[in-house]
Amino acid sequence: MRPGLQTRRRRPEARGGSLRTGRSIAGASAPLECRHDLDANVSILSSRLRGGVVTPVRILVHGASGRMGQALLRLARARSDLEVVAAVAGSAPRQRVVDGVPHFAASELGGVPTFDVAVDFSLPDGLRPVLAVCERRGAAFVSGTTGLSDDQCEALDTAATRIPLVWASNFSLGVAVLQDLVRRAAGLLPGWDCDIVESHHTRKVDAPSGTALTLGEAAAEQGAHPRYASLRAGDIVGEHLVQFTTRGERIELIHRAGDRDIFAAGALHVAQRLAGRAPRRYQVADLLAATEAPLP
Ligand SMILES: NC(=O)C1=CN([C@@H]2O[C@H](COP(=O)(O)OP(=O)(O)OC[C@H]3O[C@@H](n4cnc5c(N)ncnc54)[C@H](OP(=O)(O)O)[C@@H]3O)[C@@H](O)[C@H]2O)C=CC1
Ligand SMILES: O=C(O)C1=N[C@H](C(=O)O)C[C@H](O)C1
Repeated sequence: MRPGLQTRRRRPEARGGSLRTGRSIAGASAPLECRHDLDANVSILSSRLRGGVVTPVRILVHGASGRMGQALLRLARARSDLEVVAAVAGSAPRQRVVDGVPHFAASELGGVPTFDVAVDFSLPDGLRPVLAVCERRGAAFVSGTTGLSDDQCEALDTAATRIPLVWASNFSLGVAVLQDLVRRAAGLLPGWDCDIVESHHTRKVDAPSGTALTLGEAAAEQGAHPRYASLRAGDIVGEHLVQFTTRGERIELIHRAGDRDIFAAGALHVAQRLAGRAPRRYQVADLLAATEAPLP
C-alpha cells in the first residue's frame, strides 16, 4: 500500500445533513421543489429590521484562525448583507481586533456580542460549546465540521428542535450534483462494486472525509456497499472519486475542489438565508431554493 493511502470497508451510519437537491442543478435531473415560504420570509425580514432599517446578518465565525475560517472572514468582508461580529478560535488570539472584528478564544464564547448565526468550521471538540451558545441565544447554526461522533450528530438533531440549523459535509454546488449522480448511478447498477476514493491535504485529521461518507450514504440508499480509500498528500483542497466497477467496465464520477472559497461562499450563502428562520434542521438545498439571489 502506498504511504498515505488508507483503505477501509465501512457502511456509514445514517447521518443528517446530506445535500438533497430540490431543483435541477447543472443538468442534474432530480426533481427539485422550489419553496416560496412567504410567512418565513416576512418573519426573517422583520428579524433583520433594526430601527426601521434592514441590517446585515450578524455572523460569528467559529474556527476563525483555520484554513476555512480565514476564507470565511475574507469573503464575508466583501458582502454588505453580512457583518462578522465575532471571530472565535480554539486558542487565544494574537490580536484582539483584526479588520474591526473582535477575536475570542473558545473559552471566551460566553462573552461574545449578539449574533444572528454562527458559522462553524472547527474541529469536533469545538462543536458542543458553540452549539450551546447558539441555543442559549436563540441564534442559527451552520456547520461544516466533519469527523463528528454519533453523540455530536445527535446533539445537532436535539439543537435543531430549538434553533434553525444546517450541517453539511460539503458546501459546494458541484458535490451536491455529484451526490445526486451517485445516487442515480447506484440505483442503475445493482451488484456493481462501489469504491470512493478521497484525497485531501496532509493536515486533514478525519478519514474518510465527511463528503466521502455522505456520497457513500447516497449509494447505500440504493443498495450499494461502498468501500472507502483516503489519500493525504501535499495541499490538495479536496477530491472525491466514486467508482462503479463490474467485469469488463467501469464508471468514474469525480469532483475536484481547487479552492476553499467554494465551501466558504456556500456556507455564507446558507448562513445569510438561515438567520431568523423557524427552528428545524434545514438542508442546503432548502436554502438554495428559497432564494432571492444566485450563489455568489
Ligand atoms: N463542509 C465543508 O464544505 C468543509 C468542511 N471542512 C471541515 O471544516 C473543519 C475545519 O477545517 P480547516 O479550516 O481546514 O481546519 P483548521 O485546522 O485549519 O482550522 C481549525 C480551526 O478550528 C479551531 N479549533 C480547534 N479546536 C477548537 C475547539 N475545541 N474550539 C473552538 N475552535 C477550535 C482552530 O483554532 P486553533 O488553531 O486556535 O486551535 C482553527 O481556528 C474540518 O472539520 C474540515 O473537515 C473543510 C472544508 C470544507
Ligand atoms: O478538511 C477539508 O479540507 C475538507 N473537508 C470536507 C470533508 O471532510 O468532506 C469537505 C472538503 O472535501 C474539504
